Order: sequence, then C-alpha cells, then structure tokens
Amino acid sequence: MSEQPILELLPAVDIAGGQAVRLVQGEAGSETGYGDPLEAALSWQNAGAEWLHLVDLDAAFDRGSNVDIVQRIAKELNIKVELSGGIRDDASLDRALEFGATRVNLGTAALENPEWTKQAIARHGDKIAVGMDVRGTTLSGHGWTKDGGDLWDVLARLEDAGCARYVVTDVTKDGTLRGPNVELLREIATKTSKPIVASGGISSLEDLRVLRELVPEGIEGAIMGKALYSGQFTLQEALDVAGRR
Ligand SMILES: O=C(O)c1ccccc1N[C@@H]1O[C@H](COP(=O)(O)O)[C@@H](O)[C@H]1O
Repeated sequence: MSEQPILELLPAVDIAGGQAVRLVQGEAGSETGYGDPLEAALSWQNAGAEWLHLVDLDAAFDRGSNVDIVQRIAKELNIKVELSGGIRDDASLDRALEFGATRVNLGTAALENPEWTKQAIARHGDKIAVGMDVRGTTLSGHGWTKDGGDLWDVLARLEDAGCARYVVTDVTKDGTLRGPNVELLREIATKTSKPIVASGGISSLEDLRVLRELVPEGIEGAIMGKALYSGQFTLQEALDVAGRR
C-alpha cells in the first residue's frame, strides 16, 4: 500500500515595525501584533517546524526595512528559512542568501523586472521562488497595493524562465481564516509541473488535510499564519496532519 505523501508546513513570521504581525488581506493598518519576531521564530522551531516563512513587510510595502532582525533570525535558526519582502535587485538578493536563507521569494521584482528575474533564476535555480500574490487573476506587488499583470501571462513567462517554485497567495483570503483557495491552486497546478506552496486563508486542520490530498497534483506545502497565532490548532497538530511526525 502506498503511503500518503507529506505536505511541507511553513509557519510564518511577518515583521512590521520590528514586531511580528498578521495582516488581514495584506491591508496596511490591519495588523495584530504578536511580539518579538525572533521569539516567534524560535517558538515555531522549538515546536518542530522544518521551515520558517519570514517576511519583511515594511520592505514589501516600500516603507522601510527590518533587515537587522531578518538577519538575526536567519542566522539564529537552524531550520530552513524562506525569505520574502523587498528582494528586488542583486544587492538585496545576495544579502538574503548571505544571511543563510534557504530560498527567497520574489514578488514585485518578478512582475516589474522580468529580465533581472530571469537572470536571478538562471544564477540561483531553486533558491528562487516567485510569490504569486493574486486577487482574482490579477497579480499584485508593492505590498499588494499595485496591480502587476495577469496571472496566466506572468506564469507562462516564469515557466519560460525556468522558475523552480511558486508561492501562491490569494490576497483576499490572507489573514481571514476563510480557508485556502483550492480551486485557484489546482488550476495553477494544471499549468506548471513545478511545486506550489499554498498561502492565504488556512484556518483548520481540515484545510491542511485537503491540501495534503493535493500533493500529488503539485501542492508541495502550506504557509500558516493567523491560524497558528490565534490558536485554531497547534503546530504539532498541524505536523501530524501533514504527515511530518
Ligand atoms: O505576507 C504578507 O502578509 C504580505 C502582505 C502584503 C504584502 C506582501 C506580503 N508578503 C510577501 O512579501 C513578498 C513580496 O515582497 P516584494 O514585492 O518582493 O518586495 C511576497 O512573498 C508576499 O507574499
């Protein structure tokens, strides 16, 4: 009998103003604070996380940077770190990789700077993922404040560039605990053979069970934010459901 495949789980630490926060639908000003981001990151590591999804929100919103905290977290953790927010040129990309990020997510740059993105993918291979932050089928950049093109057009371009992985966030679901956009994830999975990390809306262990069922279709992992911070389930429970423990 074949075993059910495992779903990767990535607890998220999003940083704004030096604090760990969760936003609702990425709206600036909708933050709930969760204290010291290093403590949050260490708590997920201590609870058994194998990955951390780490976001510098101020850099994503073009309004500042939490680079010192990001560096400290990336250096202190001994689990894999996926780093997002403000990685838009060689300097920020090289710095993120020097910090020890296992991979980085490109958002705005992948929408606005296709040539640089292609070169970054060619240089760094699967250390680069692209964050497809989407409302309907329109991609969004600059902290989800500016439309950045059609999902299917951009996906086709990134496929041509050899992008290794997509992190797909339904912006309208993010931070709402309304469940992931399974239809969208499955549709994207029909158009790429590359792994997809699901983000946005996860609210229950049942959501994780559903996503685990989709691993054979190309859904590799799931990012969890609000659900963990608001205690809908524990990371240990999530890891059990994902097949990690
Ligand atoms: O993660 C969030 O909640 C979030 C909210 C609003 C904007 C961006 C957000 N996160 C991630 O930031 C990067 C994009 O950064 P950039 O455009 O490359 O500077 C992307 O991974 C988003 O998912």
